[in-house]
Amino acid sequence: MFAAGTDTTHIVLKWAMTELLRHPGVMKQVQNEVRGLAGAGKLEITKNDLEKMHYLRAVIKETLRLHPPIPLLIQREASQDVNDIAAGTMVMINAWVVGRATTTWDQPEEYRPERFLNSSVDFRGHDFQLIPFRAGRRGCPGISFAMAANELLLANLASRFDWVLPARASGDDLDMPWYYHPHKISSSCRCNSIF
Ligand code: HEM
Repeated sequence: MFAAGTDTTHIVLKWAMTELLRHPGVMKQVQNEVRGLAGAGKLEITKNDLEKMHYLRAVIKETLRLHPPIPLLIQREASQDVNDIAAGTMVMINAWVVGRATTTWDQPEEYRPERFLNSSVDFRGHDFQLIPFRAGRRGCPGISFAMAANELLLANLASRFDWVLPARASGDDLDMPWYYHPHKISSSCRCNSIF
């Protein structure tokens, strides 16, 4: 329970912070929303404030789409024949690839939280294009806790601090090609098999 709930949650926060540093326009919008809605000078943002913060929620959804903390979910064994899957087969679903499928996402490699603003796509239901928590009966039971923790932490950090990278580096200096352009990585990389 501790492993399922702690690593996953802080990984989302770290990715959200990384993406905000790479996208100053998104960072500005989060800060405007958080600072505007919580009220100037408010020291601590609470759960009640969060309900109004739609852009912040979209930022976390977009982060989960591109950076699911458990990219291959947990493997499951088919208990009966289903379509082409024979009973007894171990099934692994690659949520990382699902979140970047060009068949369901417009410009999937772009970090664009706005895509969730006028969209009903959510990870709680049966929108199978967004499954960082899996879906259905065996999905993650900690979704609400994870979302509350991430929203509260990110809102408080964005409200109280202006973040900058050290030594005047820009977001583009962050070295993360593997996460965006796996095809550019050497074919000797042992991780290529998952793509
Ligand atoms: C962003 C944060 C989190 C993500 C992305 C996440 C994702 C997942 C995923 C993908 C599974 C496996 C579902 C499957 O493949 O069957 C899972 C299972 C689980 N998660 Fe989470 N989780 C998160 C946070 C949490 C938190 C905060 C808790 C508890 C407070 C929690 C408790 C559990 C438990 C107990 C299971 C096992 C459920 C079962 O086997 O039936 N998770 N989670």
